Amino acid sequence: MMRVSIENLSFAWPGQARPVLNIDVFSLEAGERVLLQGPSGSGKSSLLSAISGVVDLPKSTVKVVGQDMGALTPQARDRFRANHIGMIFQGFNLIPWMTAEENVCLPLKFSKRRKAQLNKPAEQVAQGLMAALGLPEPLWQRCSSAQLSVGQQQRVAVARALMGAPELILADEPTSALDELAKHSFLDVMMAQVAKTGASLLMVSHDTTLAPHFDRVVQLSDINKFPQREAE
Ligand SMILES: Nc1ncnc2c1ncn2[C@@H]1O[C@H](COP(=O)(O)OP(=O)(O)OP(=O)(O)O)[C@@H](O)[C@H]1O
Repeated sequence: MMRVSIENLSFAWPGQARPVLNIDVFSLEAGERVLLQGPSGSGKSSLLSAISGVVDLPKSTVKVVGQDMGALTPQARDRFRANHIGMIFQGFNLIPWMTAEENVCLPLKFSKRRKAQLNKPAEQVAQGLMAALGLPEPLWQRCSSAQLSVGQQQRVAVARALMGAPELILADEPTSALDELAKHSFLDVMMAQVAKTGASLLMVSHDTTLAPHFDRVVQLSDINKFPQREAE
């Protein structure tokens, strides 16, 4: 089954005269890792919002793990997202007063399904993920997340997205604050963990040097029709 399947997606943000997204078809297979590229403002983050169901798409078909997102009420969509999608946001969205470990365990509070996937106590799973992603042990419980460096916050955000093995990971520019060497080693450990859970990954980045880490690179302009005219 496709993890993401899009047909006839048309989406405009409120107040926009023309859709930012006009996509006939796009899909993501189970376990597939796709890098989504395109110029600033071309709609990459908007596409992640459309797939995750945080915006209404009345005339479009967006299926995630076979579920038509448009057929769900907004509340049911929130539950579905918590159960099946791990999100890594541009600014990470960690809860600043929680420890790294508490942040990583957070999805379990919103998803019984992800909690049920664990074969060990939640703290042990969280610690295993943080260790695998290279977050030093003294930082797991000691600090509030606001005291972590950007690179350390990135690792917490990835561990949180992977917790409880959701089928789909959506990541928005997670490597933008890392230097050349750090971003490749970070992606190596992130990909190893993604492969371990069998998740599919759709990651947005401007950085063309990241392509070798992925199964496929998609230029948004190749699948998205017309919106460039709006920006001209
Ligand atoms: N929450 C929002 N409300 C209204 N308009 C938005 C919102 N998010 C994005 N847009 C608009 O949609 C268009 C595409 O923005 P989007 O953030 O999807 O592009 P992007 O390709 O991810 O850009 P970047 O690479 O700079 O992050 C822009 O014109 C932007 O102003």
